[in-house]
Amino acid sequence: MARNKIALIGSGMIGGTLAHLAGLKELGDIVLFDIADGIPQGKGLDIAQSSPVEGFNANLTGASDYSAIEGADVCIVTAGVARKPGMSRDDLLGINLKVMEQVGAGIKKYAPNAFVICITNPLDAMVWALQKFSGLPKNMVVGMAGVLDSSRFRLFLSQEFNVSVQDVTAFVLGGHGDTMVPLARYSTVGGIPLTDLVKMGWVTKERLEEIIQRTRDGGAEIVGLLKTGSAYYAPAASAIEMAESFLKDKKRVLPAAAHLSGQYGVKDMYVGVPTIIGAGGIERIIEVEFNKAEQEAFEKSVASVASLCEACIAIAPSLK
Ligand SMILES: NC(=O)C1=CN([C@@H]2O[C@H](COP(=O)(O)OP(=O)(O)OC[C@H]3O[C@@H](n4cnc5c(N)ncnc54)[C@H](O)[C@@H]3O)[C@@H](O)[C@H]2O)C=CC1
Ligand SMILES: O=C([O-])CC(=O)C(=O)O
Repeated sequence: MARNKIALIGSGMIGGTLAHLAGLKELGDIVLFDIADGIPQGKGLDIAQSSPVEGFNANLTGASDYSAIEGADVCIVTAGVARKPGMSRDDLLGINLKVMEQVGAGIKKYAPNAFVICITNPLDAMVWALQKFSGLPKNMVVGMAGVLDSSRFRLFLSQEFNVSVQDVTAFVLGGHGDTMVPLARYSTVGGIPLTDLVKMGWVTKERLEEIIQRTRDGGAEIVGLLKTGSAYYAPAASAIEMAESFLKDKKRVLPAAAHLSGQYGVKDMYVGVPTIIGAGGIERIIEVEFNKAEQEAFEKSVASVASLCEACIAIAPSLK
């Protein structure tokens, strides 16, 4: 059987890390694409030269012509710009929206059957625009944020409780911005919800709130340290987990920015919700019950994504 083909649209910090991880995991042959000619070719060659040492088999090529992504099974989109200290993700909207228009046209022409994972920020608005620009089925276009935000929450919780990261589960829903919604009730240590751990005296409500706030600020914390750009190792690992679930039909239950057509009372928007990802793309959206406070936090987050979609429509009226 021929290998899968993975197209990485954008070959910057996340794109290069994605290529390395996809190679190490033997997910398929990899095409790196970028408008900065030479970068995708150079990174592809460099990673390919690590394959004899690491012992993986994959063809890695680089290109700055969209025809190279022809027939891709998975496209992971990181094309655009990243924020620097002092900026919010939303400040990237104008410039990255134009990039999504070009990327959408390229995917529509050359990889219409692909499972598309968008990473470019501001995430929920960009994946919404990318689906419209590409015209691909809504279940085949998804945004990566929830796996990353949940992974940050899991790490901080494992450090707090001095337990393995493997025994901590977490769900962070809503938009990938300051209003994201880390759900304590649906996050667990060894299957025990965090709300019960508070009752058991493992952690105070106040300390848990600090950890939740650190999770919300997780991206900004890295931007503040790096100063030249934003996080890339954990974002790449998160998107690879989603791609692998699709390619291997693993049916993982993963939070992702998925198209909502009435679920959670939201219509024609992408927002972070629990999903099942398998060979059919987003195979199911899981509708969990919210209590009053969770519902309010989710609605606030949805409203902030909605205002970003409105800003996109003001720039590109065809998105309406
Ligand atoms: N969804 C999430 O959870 C996360 C999202 N991000 C976002 O991911 C994006 C990429 O981040 P990095 O890889 O660190 O940035 P980067 O600047 O290292 O790479 C972006 C690449 O896109 C390329 N590019 C720009 N315009 C293009 C176009 N029209 N067509 C093709 N390629 C184009 C650039 O040449 C550059 O190589 C940013 O928007 C960042 O904010 C970053 C971390 C997490
Ligand atoms: O913070 C940023 O700009 C990049 C990002 O989305 C993250 O790391 O969560």
